[in-house]
Amino acid sequence: MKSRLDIKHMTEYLSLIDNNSKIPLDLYQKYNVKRGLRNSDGTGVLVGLTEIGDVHGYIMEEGDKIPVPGRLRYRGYNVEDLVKGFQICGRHGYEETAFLLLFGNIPKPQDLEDFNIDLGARRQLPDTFAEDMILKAPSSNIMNKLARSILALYSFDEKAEDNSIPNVLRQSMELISQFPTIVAYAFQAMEHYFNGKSLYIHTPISNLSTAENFLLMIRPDKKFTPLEAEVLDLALVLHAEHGGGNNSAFSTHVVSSSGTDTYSAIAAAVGSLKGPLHGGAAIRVRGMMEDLMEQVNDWSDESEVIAYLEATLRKEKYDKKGLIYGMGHAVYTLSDPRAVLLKNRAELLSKEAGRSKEFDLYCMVERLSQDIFDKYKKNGKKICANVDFYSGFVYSMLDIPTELYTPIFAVSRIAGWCAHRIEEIVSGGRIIRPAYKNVTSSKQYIKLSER
Ligand SMILES: CC(=O)SCCNC(=O)CCNC(=O)[C@H](O)C(C)(C)COP(=O)(O)OP(=O)(O)OC[C@H]1O[C@@H](n2cnc3c(N)ncnc32)[C@H](O)[C@@H]1OP(=O)(O)O
Ligand SMILES: O=C([O-])CC(=O)C(=O)O
Repeated sequence: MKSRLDIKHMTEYLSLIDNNSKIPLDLYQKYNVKRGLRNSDGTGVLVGLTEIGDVHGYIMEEGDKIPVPGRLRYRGYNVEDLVKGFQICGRHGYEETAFLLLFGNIPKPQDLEDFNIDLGARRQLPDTFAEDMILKAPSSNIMNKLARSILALYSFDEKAEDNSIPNVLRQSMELISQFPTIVAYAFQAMEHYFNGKSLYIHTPISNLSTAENFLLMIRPDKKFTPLEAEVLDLALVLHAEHGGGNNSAFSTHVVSSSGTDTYSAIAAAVGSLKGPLHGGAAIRVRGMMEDLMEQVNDWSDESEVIAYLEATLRKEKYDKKGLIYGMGHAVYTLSDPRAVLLKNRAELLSKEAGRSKEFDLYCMVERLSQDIFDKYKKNGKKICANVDFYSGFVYSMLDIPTELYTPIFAVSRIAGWCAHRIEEIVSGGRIIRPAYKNVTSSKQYIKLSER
């Protein structure tokens, strides 16, 4: 039988969708609907309480939103202080951060040692998982493979449906430990089956950190330098959590609130993070910058860069969506503290790698985007570089391929998602169920033969 999805029928279907799925913008105003759960000044609608991440980008003064430099706290601790704390001692910080996010306190030395042992003991995937679940059905997209692997882990868990806190904590620890392994193996499968490279499946080592294990598993020769591991660890710390309102953490809250299992809730969060407006932006930034570097002849010529960015806003460049990726944020206005830290790192690494010219170009794009945005959007919104703007450039200097940028985000953010899932189970207690007003008129049913 002929498929109805041929050109003629597709055109008909599309015109039906066009007629029946477009809600006029003025109705949102009429019914005071907060699109995207945003108030008219761009601030988020308050929908929950959390003790985990605190994202601060503006202050409200007599009803006006005043932009301020960004600040991020994990469980009350300023993220910059955390970074300084472990970097001064020359130790990796991601595991300490995961402990803090899950349990609410910074770990004592013995707590951290025990926690590292617990994570280390769980890094390997269940027997035959890599062969049956990752290599047999590889994907050209690692986030897709990650989401499917999480759902597959359900089948290997005898207590998959048990939502008691001890069990959810056990599942959380396993997911935090195993995310790097799944992502690395999914990457190796992609390289082998889609890019014709040799297949490497390296076993994780229990006494190495998350960053070290990840680098070991993605490199054919398992080799990495202490500096590479330290930079990746920093990136993992900075991506670990961002409050309850970010799209993937909120997805975790929404899905968890229905009482479903851990694997379903975390797979939903991965699906959310993959989107180009969220963690998927890291990959788009690199794509956009590569496009810009190709099209702009003189990287130091501001007028050429301005022309490219203006054309981007007019939907004429790169993916033609009108967005300058890596710029703008729902909360931050003047700065994203994570982008500031990553930019510092990018500057140092680019000097060593002889890529200062490229770094200068990133800085120029950041600065000019802000000016162009003010000039063209005229909505009073301030945009700054977000965490995704410099992360890809930093990863490129660690020789980490673009396809891994967003999966690395997931390897880190799993800690925040698990903390939010636990918080939802302990403190939420109601299914999250907002309202949608129906704006169609009622219609009389007509028998098929009479239509
Ligand atoms: C980890 C993270 O998730 S960080 C964010 C990663 N995402 C990106 O970098 C993608 C590019 N940035 C964006 O799309 C946005 O800035 C977001 C999604 C991050 C935040 O958006 P919001 O705060 O909701 O801003 P909002 O969507 O209300 O935008 C207001 C206006 O600014 C525009 N805008 C916002 N950011 C950008 C941008 N980077 N480039 C072009 N236009 C932008 C919007 O298109 C919108 O224009 P319109 O009023 O003409 O429709
Ligand atoms: O907070 C947000 O909207 C996006 C996010 O997760 C982040 O910036 O890390």
